[in-house]
Amino acid sequence: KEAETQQKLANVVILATGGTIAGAGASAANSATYQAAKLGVDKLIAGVPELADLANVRGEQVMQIASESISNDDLLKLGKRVAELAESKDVDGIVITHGTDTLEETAYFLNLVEKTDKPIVVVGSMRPGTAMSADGMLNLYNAVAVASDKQSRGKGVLVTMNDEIQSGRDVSKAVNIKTEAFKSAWGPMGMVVEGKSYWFRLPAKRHTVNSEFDIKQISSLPQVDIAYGYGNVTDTAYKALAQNGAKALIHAGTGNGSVSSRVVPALQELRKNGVQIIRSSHVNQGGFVLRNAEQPDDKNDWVVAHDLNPQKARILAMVAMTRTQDSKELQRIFWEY
Ligand SMILES: NC(=O)CC[C@H](N)C(=O)O
Repeated sequence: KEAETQQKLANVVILATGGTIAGAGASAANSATYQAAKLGVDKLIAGVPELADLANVRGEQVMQIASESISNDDLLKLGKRVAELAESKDVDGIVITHGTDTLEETAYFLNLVEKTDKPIVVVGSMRPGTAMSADGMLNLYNAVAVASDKQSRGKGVLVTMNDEIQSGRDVSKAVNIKTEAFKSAWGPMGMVVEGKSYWFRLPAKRHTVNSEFDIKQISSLPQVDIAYGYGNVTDTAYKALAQNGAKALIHAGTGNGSVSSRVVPALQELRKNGVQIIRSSHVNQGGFVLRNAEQPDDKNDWVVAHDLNPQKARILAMVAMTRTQDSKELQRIFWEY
């Protein structure tokens, strides 16, 4: 009988990378002061015995770090492992446990480069498992529920936090400390409640199986850096980043991705020297940058990131620049993904 149920359940692999969901604090009152990336994947799985009702779950420890320390090489390593597993006949879905600080970057990266319609769900938590009202258990349970559900196929990389199913492209950490940390300017795709998914909308942008990018063809990512716009800003950071080898600079601009008159000449000069200039916005609830508004992008040969925040724009620029160095092509890609 047990063997029969096991056969009917989906096979889900949990790839663990660290973060607060694997964190531990000194006392139950420590919801914010703790060490991330302490618990191994087997302990994470053992901590939620109800996972066995949802799927045949097995774990792999891909790395054990706080997500602010994830490098491009780490992204590639994770992406390649996800692709291998997605190709395997006995894997139906993949869950990635991750720190929340750069979770939105990893989720978007995988959304661009994984050529599979199998569910890939990235999940984290805001409180360590040792804290009162820890959120990791339920977030993980929800992630496995979504990853084992056939309805989740072909919807791009997903994120399950706070009972919501979010698109890995759109979602971003919008508040810290609170468990409702992850938001999307365009709203969640669905809800997951008591192990069941409820879907409301689909992503309109190209992803996974419809993406022109493939992790198997990517062996390294170009250096792309971000510089921040603010009152009284100078061009120092932009020039320094370019001098240090950045192939593209993301301008984390004020408002509509506006650029200070003190910075414009340096960016025009850098573009002439081959550096791609990509205007994004650092406004919190969803920037929206349009071509030739605020700045003459056609004349400057700059690119706009549209609704992508600076850190997501960096991910797309890196992936795109593994294929093209043409600014018009880059702009097409920024509209389509
Ligand atoms: N809530 C978290 O996961 C943050 C912990 C840590 N800074 C990380 O991103 O891994």
